[in-house]
Amino acid sequence: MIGYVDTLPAADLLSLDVRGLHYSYPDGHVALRGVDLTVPRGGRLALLGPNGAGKTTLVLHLNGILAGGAGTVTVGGLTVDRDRATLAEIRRRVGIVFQDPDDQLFLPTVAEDVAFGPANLGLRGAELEARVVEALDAVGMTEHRDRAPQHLSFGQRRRVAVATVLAMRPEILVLDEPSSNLDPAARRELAAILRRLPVTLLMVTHDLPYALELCDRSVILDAGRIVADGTTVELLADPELLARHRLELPYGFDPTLAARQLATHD
Ligand SMILES: Nc1ncnc2c1ncn2[C@@H]1O[C@H](COP(=O)(O)OP(=O)(O)OP(=O)(O)O)[C@@H](O)[C@H]1O
Repeated sequence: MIGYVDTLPAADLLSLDVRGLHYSYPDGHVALRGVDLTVPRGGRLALLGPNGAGKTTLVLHLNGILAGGAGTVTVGGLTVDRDRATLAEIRRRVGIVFQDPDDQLFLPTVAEDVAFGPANLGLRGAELEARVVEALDAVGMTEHRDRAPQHLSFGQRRRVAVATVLAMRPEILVLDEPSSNLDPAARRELAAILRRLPVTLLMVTHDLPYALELCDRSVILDAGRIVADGTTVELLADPELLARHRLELPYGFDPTLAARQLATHD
């Protein structure tokens, strides 16, 4: 298995630390109203919340795509700011998989798309090839390496999008709605892949059972504020909390029972 986390200094106990983050879009719309969030190294956190809560806005701050509001974002001890060298290192450490894989795939073959990021870091030859092999292996797409991304199924393209990010050996993997538009088998297979990855994981999702399956902790963001932070099972087992923030479990889904079943399968 890939030893991403082993390459980092042991002193960085907090992978991700967001303090007092406040952000208004240029049209004046206030999207984040003082967000505090920490994820320890190797932690797995689901970011839940209704449409328009500010989840994507928060994610876009984690590698400096959005900046300029108040507050701080620290990644593995590095503060996200506009300094170009720092930003390049932050973008290597924080890999974001966007909801639409087609936003991340643009080269003629899968292997070229996966090689693109590490090649930009200056890797060449055997070292670059090793990154491609390792990332495709991690997502089970090795046999498709010479295919055109646009000929793959949606679920396969999402896996390749994950591989393009893994090839950078990120410390933190951020996934924006990873289970959306996947059929049940692809959703389950992606969960199995994500569970094995030795990274700090932050997952934005409306799929509450997926949050329970992959993240021991969750926060709920609503109207730009964190309104709940706890174990995923305790948040999902609170129907009033869920209803207040427009979150819904699938009909008949019992989070406490599901958590028990997941624990026995680990
Ligand atoms: N470029 C923009 N300019 C102005 N307002 C924006 C912009 N992008 C997002 N917003 C607003 O910021 C708020 C937060 O949006 P954001 O996309 O972060 O929410 P979200 O929680 O990710 O929602 P969803 O679950 O629908 O993806 C929303 O009210 C949205 O209308």
